[in-house]
Amino acid sequence: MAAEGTLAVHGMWASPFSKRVELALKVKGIPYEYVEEDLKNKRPYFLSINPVYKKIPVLVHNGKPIAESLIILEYIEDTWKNTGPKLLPDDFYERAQVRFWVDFLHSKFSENVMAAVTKDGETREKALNGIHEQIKILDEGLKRFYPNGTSGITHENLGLLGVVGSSVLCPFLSTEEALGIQLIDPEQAPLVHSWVETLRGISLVKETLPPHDKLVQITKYFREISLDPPQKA
Ligand SMILES: N[C@@H](CCC(=O)N[C@@H](CS)C(=O)NCC(=O)O)C(=O)O
Repeated sequence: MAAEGTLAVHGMWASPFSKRVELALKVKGIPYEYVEEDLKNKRPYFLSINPVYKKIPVLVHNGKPIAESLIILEYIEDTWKNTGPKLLPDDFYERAQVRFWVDFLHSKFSENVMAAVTKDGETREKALNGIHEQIKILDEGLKRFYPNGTSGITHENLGLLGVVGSSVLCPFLSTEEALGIQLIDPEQAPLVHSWVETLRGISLVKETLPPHDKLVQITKYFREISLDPPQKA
């Protein structure tokens, strides 16, 4: 490790936000300790390392906490610049492009995915339409990064885009199975579809993602406890 000391990821097993931090550390080959936090019963130490948002993930490096997944990823790249594969390109314009699409992946999907996990058909339909729209936009956006397709992607050239893309899109398979819906249509978004297939095949991604069956189970559970659709008068 270039920057010596202790390193701990405080996360939650199903969270795409903590999974992307773990994946970035694994890609770079940086050893870390993983600490599962109980978000229903937050302990004083956890509240002391993220007193503002009180959310996972938090990375604690040599006793110093860093919160917010995208800020943590940048910290990892800055701190271990010369360790393992680079997560960002050298060219400043290319970096800005990667950051733009990382932010898109980070900010555009979680609300709609959460809204899709409901018994209310109308809410689910609206959320699904939103997801399909964003996937189509992403399909266009990815063309500049993968002009020759996605088959050459490995953990070595995964980059920040692949790390965040894996954390957001790979668990869609579990959501699709749990809810009996299709989030990524291979005809409407062929590049996103092949990107996700390729990402899923990378060993480090596979070993980092939440277990599929457990995710299917918890998604079904969330759907069951979601509010019943409003009764028509
Ligand atoms: N913007 C944050 C989002 C993190 C987040 O939403 N974490 C959730 C778990 S998936 C959390 O800690 N929730 C606990 C709470 O809101 O009390 C990031 O990117 O790190």
